[in-house]
Amino acid sequence: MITFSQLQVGYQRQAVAPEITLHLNTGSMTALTGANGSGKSTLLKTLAGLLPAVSGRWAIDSARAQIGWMPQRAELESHFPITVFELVAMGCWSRCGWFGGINRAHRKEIMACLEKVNMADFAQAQPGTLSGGQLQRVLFARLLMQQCRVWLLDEPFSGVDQNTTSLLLKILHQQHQQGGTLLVVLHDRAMVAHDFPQQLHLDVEKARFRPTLSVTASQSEVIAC
Ligand SMILES: Nc1ncnc2c1ncn2[C@@H]1O[C@H](COP(=O)(O)OP(=O)(O)OP(=O)(O)O)[C@@H](O)[C@H]1O
Repeated sequence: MITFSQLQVGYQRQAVAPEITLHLNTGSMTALTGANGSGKSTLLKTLAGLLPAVSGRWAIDSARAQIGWMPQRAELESHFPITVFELVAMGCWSRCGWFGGINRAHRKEIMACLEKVNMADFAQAQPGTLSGGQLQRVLFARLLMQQCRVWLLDEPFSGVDQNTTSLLLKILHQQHQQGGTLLVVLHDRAMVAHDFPQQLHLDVEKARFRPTLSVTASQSEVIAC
């Protein structure tokens, strides 16, 4: 479960999003929506442990190593001199240490994750030579390798074509079916309504109201606010 208690997120003690008090159940799949600048990325970075809260509290009932965070594409550095295989191998550092601890079973697992996103043929390529959609598939392979229970994903489908979006969405649904907790920043309303059982909406215009968590798709009932 992810719990927010009067949480305000921001920078240098200045809040950039409305106060949040609610909880997301373990195994829930939530779209995090809101206008540009409403604080979605800041909220994910806070949950990922990269920023301190401005005020209030949050808690995730998973160990730090069980939380997988994928930043927006613009924040990624893809020009490190490593291969795609090594990038995906980074996903298992908490289980096997850095590269020295990777055994044959881990190598098989890394290749299986790359196959799952149709990127096995690119194992020896440099991430900097991949297209945006190919790099996104590789980052999903790394996420699978991490075996995290909580996924915090920041606009994972931005700039990604329909085929890759379908493939990556399938992986999200599988993770959800296996009991994972997902919080995913999205701007695509149709996808939110069709693929995400619930939506957490940050509304900067209504900062004095609490952000709402609502059921999407067939129901419109507000279940917590
Ligand atoms: N490092 C930073 N220092 C200070 N302010 C920042 C920093 N990064 C972002 N901000 C500000 O925080 C606010 C929220 O930014 P954030 O990136 O969380 O919004 P967002 O909802 O993810 O937007 P988008 O949909 O455009 O990605 C914005 O006003 C932004 O200018």
